[in-house]
Amino acid sequence: MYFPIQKTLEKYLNIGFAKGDTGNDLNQKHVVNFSYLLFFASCLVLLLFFSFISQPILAVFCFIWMLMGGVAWRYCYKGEFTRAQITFPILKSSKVLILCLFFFGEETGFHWLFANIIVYAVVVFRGDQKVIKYGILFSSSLGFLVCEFFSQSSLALTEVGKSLCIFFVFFKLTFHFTTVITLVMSRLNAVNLYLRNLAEKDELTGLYNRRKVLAEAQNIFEASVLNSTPCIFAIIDLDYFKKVNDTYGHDAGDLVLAKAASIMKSALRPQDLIGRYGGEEFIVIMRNIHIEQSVILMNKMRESIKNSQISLRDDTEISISLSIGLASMDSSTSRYEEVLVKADKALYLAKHNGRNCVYTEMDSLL
Ligand SMILES: Nc1nc2c(ncn2[C@@H]2O[C@H](COP(=O)(O)OP(=O)(O)OP(=O)(O)O)[C@@H](O)[C@H]2O)c(=O)[nH]1
Repeated sequence: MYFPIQKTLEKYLNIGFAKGDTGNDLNQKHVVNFSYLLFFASCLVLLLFFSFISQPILAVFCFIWMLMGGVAWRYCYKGEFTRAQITFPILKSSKVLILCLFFFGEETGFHWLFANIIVYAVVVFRGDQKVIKYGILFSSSLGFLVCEFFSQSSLALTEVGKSLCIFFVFFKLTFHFTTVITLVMSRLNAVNLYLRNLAEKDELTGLYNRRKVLAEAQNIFEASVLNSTPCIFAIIDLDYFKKVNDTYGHDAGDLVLAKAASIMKSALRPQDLIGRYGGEEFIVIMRNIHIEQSVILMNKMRESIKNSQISLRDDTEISISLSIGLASMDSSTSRYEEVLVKADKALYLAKHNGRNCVYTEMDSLL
């Protein structure tokens, strides 16, 4: 039951923009769509209410507001967002003003619904729409005062009706405020996640980028020192990668890099971390593993790359290989950079000794 409702709500809130859209004005769009949705629902409730208590003129008014709301909401569909933004407060103000002045009266608190318009204006209008925003803030405040001082008494309502109206206003204000805050917060969270991905992920391979992997290296290194657990760093370099670029083009080189990254990642244990160090170089950080086991793991990764045929866009299949240098931290290591330097030396040996192989820091001491 919950999911269809959520799905439908999301569908209506996302009207007028594509999924995955990351523009700055998305929370404004959500709030505009939500406001129209709520406006539509409240007009419908009032339409039924006025029909029920035989107030045909007010029922017709509600019907007209519903229609106009529907037309204005369509502006979002058609990409005329500014029109939709501006029409909502006009419709809503006219509704609150007319119903308060001529039916509900100020003692039901109906005119407090101007607060919804004020919240809407603050959230929805951008910095370059200051004139419209302050115009709406001013006219809503004025509308509130007019209702407060010039409303007729709500003669048509019984005491119970007045109480119900006060409850309706309270519920609507609370629901509107909390939903707008939730929409803005969830949007901020989504933007935050998006920016964090941009800052931490390498676009081509989808792996962590150099900044993130080195930050993690620092954290993992410190935790290993603190807990006296083993930790191995590997530097991995694709062999003769320049040749791939020179023979098949830079785009093909990009494709090979992305596919190689995905094969490497799938060869690792869940607790291992891999990131792109730069160009065709990668770093792997392995926790709670000894050097002998890490050599086995890295050889498995090397073989899975060697045995994979990578298909290029023109269906040409090529195979590539990796050279890997490994180093572990020990009691004499005080900074993670020292482990990286040792892994780099081991990588140099692997390259020097024919490539497509794994070397450790111990080999470079021989
Ligand atoms: N397509 C593509 N190429 C890149 C990227 N980053 C670095 N390269 C290329 O990677 C190549 C690295 O070349 P070299 O450093 O000579 O290394 P290599 O050809 O792999 O030779 P060895 O490492 O000695 O086996 C250069 O041609 C770079 O232009 C990238 O993001 N995309």
